[in-house]
Amino acid sequence: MKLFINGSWCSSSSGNTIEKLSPVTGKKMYNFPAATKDDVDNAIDAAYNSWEKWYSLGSVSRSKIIYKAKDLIEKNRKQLEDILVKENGKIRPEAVGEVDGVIDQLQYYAEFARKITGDIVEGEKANRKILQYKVPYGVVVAITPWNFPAAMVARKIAPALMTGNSVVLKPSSDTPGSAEFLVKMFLKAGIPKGVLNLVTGKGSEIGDYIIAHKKVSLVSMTGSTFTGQRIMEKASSNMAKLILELGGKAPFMVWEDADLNTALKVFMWAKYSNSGQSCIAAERLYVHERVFDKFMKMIAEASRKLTVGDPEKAKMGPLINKAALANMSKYVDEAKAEGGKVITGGGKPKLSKELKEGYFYEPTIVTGVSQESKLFQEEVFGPVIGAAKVSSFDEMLEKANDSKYGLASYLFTKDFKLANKAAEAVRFGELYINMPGPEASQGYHTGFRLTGQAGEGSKYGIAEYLKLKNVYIEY
Ligand SMILES: NC(=O)C1=CN([C@@H]2O[C@H](COP(=O)(O)OP(=O)(O)OC[C@H]3O[C@@H](n4cnc5c(N)ncnc54)[C@H](OP(=O)(O)O)[C@@H]3O)[C@@H](O)[C@H]2O)C=CC1
Ligand SMILES: O=C(O)[C@H](O)CO
Repeated sequence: MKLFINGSWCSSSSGNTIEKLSPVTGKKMYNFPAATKDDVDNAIDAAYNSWEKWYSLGSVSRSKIIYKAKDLIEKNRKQLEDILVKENGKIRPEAVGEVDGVIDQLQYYAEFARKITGDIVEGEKANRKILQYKVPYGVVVAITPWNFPAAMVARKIAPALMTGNSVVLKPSSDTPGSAEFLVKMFLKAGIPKGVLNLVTGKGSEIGDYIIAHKKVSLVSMTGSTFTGQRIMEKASSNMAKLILELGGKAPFMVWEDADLNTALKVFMWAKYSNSGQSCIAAERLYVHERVFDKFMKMIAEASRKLTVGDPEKAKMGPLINKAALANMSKYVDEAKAEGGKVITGGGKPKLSKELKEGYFYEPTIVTGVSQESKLFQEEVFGPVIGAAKVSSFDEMLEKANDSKYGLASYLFTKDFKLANKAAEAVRFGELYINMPGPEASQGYHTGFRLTGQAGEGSKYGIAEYLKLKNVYIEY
């Protein structure tokens, strides 16, 4: 693997590399460059020196490159799917779904050609006007996570490039391969040199330097709240605009009149897709006391039947790394220590010898833990969930809103009035009523509280990459 800086592939200037381990086998896959501060300077300088020319091409020319990259990804999609299965451990159908998401987002953003508008506002006098232009920020740093390592790259670089910004992409050190593949497709599509750059390396080592770089004007990051807060701190030195999509703790609310088969189907997706490693994953389960026992039985049986193992065959793959796997045992052990009852799962599945070292964990449901417990308050980010009974709709909403995060939420009820009451009352960026996610490209993916700030997707998401400039004229 190489860095991509100013139109050329290169190694780190120190020659140092980082090892990538397979989440499926725990064995080494490859080494990739550990960029130095000099490499970061070169990448940011290349982006800084290229964005104005890129902007001057106009939105139609820019969109043609994004369309071309989309076509190339579509033609070579099997390669990207294979990368996702291997480096993320994603099961094949979900890898296919993620590549569909990459293609959909590139299509969606390229369609903004000739649709970026400003305003003309009247001045105090008839011969005065205010021209409000939408202009690019300049250098955008895109910092992406490992859970949807290709879709998150597309969701950041497409709007950034479409609006005339240039990009320095720093992918997760758990999944650099999918970022490299996408950069190769944009290169083949004819992206001018310097407009898109790829820098790999540990965020803990080069992250602060990238964020605080004086030529960086916007940072778009998806990842943990902890890292998002650090980025906020470091970005204050150059006042970079921030788009931060951070932690989630989605409540999954099942009312007494819910269609339990629909709720079951969506639960199995919301809890176990991507092995539960999704910002919109169900992280807390609130079920009306009248249907609690029945629904627990349904989801426990379905969870036990979920095959875990080889991403080419199983219904659920591994967690991303050893630390994530250890986290699952930590949350389950703490819940049991608080008197929680594990009604299914709670350990590593028995797997064949080549998978024994993989980061696999059983689908796990725990009852009998409190609303204040870590299981209900912290982002678990894996196939583990706590379930609690509720006796009133107000209690269910109150518990749902009792979270430091506020990204996605789910509600199952046939009562139109209650559904609208929840739509008004929930303090989450998204509420899915009687349906699964994920968020759509034309939806605005945003959250309350520690979930972050600004957002991605929809016409509001593309506007986040544009600065409004006001020109006063008198004639
Ligand atoms: N909202 C979401 O979709 C996601 C939420 N998460 C949450 O984050 C937790 C930890 O996951 P993890 O991957 O470690 O998330 P991180 O927030 O640590 O990593 C996300 C990205 O930020 C980079 N990064 C790390 N430190 C810095 C820094 N100081 N400055 C700039 N960039 C930095 C990482 O690089 P590097 O990989 O080199 O460290 C990676 O590219 C998960 O368990 C989950 O709770 C994680 C992923 C997605
Ligand atoms: O970041 C994520 O996990 C995605 O937005 C979920 O769809």
